[in-house]
Amino acid sequence: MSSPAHERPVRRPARAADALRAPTAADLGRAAAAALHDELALAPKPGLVTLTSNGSHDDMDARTFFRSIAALRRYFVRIAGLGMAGADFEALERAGIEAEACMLAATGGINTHRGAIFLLGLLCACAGALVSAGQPLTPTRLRATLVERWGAALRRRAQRPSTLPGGMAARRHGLRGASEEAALGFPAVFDVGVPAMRSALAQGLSRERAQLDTFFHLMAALDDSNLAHRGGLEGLRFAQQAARGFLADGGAAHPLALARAEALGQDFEARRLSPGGSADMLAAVCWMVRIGAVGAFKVR
Ligand SMILES: CC(C)(COP(=O)(O)OP(=O)(O)OC[C@H]1O[C@@H](n2cnc3c(N)ncnc32)[C@H](O[C@H]2O[C@H](COP(=O)(O)OP(=O)(O)OP(=O)(O)O)[C@@H](O)[C@H]2O)[C@@H]1O)[C@@H](O)C(=O)NCCC(=O)NCCS
Ligand SMILES: Nc1ncnc2[nH]cnc12
Repeated sequence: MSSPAHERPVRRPARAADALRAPTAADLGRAAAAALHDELALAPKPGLVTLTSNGSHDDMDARTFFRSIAALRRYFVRIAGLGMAGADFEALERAGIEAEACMLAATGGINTHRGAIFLLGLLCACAGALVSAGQPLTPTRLRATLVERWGAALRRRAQRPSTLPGGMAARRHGLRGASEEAALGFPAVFDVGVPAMRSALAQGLSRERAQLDTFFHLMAALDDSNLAHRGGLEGLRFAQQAARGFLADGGAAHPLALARAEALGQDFEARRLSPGGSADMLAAVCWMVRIGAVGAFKVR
């Protein structure tokens, strides 16, 4: 297997023309798989799986995630193509359900990326629709496309009671689950994650520090149904408060940020907390950086 995308040097377009051409479905889909690697490789990440820690999980590790990402590569390319072709929500949903089956087959039944299949899949479809319309890829246009093209279907979908642990926990506690977030145009991604990434890059933070700061902003704001599922409302509020405290103390720019994030990881693991939804949102923001919709990581 070739080295994961995050270990490969940032590729510059071979020719100036490449930098100007519209992205293909393959470009968009490959960026989604690479963004999932970005998220996995970020460490420390309280409660979550990294290359060196299983976080609060005893049923999955980095290898599980590598297998899942490899199994999802073609799906992200396919769903970007469906967006280019003007597919309706039902076609996207069928592709997403097939992708979930591929993920589960690759992981031995472990749910690594169900939320990412949904979130990043929809965003790839939005990007495909924008490319097809000759529109530039910006966060505002991505969100507008999501709401205009598939918002009504997502709102109808959000009415259906969830059968997932997170979705049921969200409903139990009166929180928004993934479907409702989508119907609102993923406010955490666009109103919190994108501005946080832009601010971190403008401050000159490194790629990893900018990702870490963005992750904590997302965890502070998101009603992450994974946290509610594993720790109830108390666990969700604990995690959100911990994220706010980390940011109030200087966030990822602080010299001791990594040690602080590591210490928080101990607390999260003691409570078996895992902010999987926030991780997916981080991957979505990393994807927007990779497709040039949001700033650019400093080349190391
Ligand atoms: C549309 C679905 C995602 C179902 O929607 P629903 O609202 O029922 O789902 P939720 O349970 O609320 O969320 C599903 C996953 O989405 C991530 N997530 C969590 N909170 C949010 C949020 N507020 N906004 C957006 N996304 C959110 C999260 O996914 C990540 O965590 C999972 C891994 O963590 P883990 O703790 O291991 O999870 P579990 O195994 O469930 O718990 P344990 O047993 O281990 O304790 C992993 O999925 C990450 O991605 C939520 O888990 C979707 O299921 C669906 O219906 N898909 C069909 C296809 C489709 O419609 N596609 C549309 C076009 S692409
Ligand atoms: N790195 C990670 N660890 C645990 N759950 C996740 N869901 C998405 N990314 C994850």
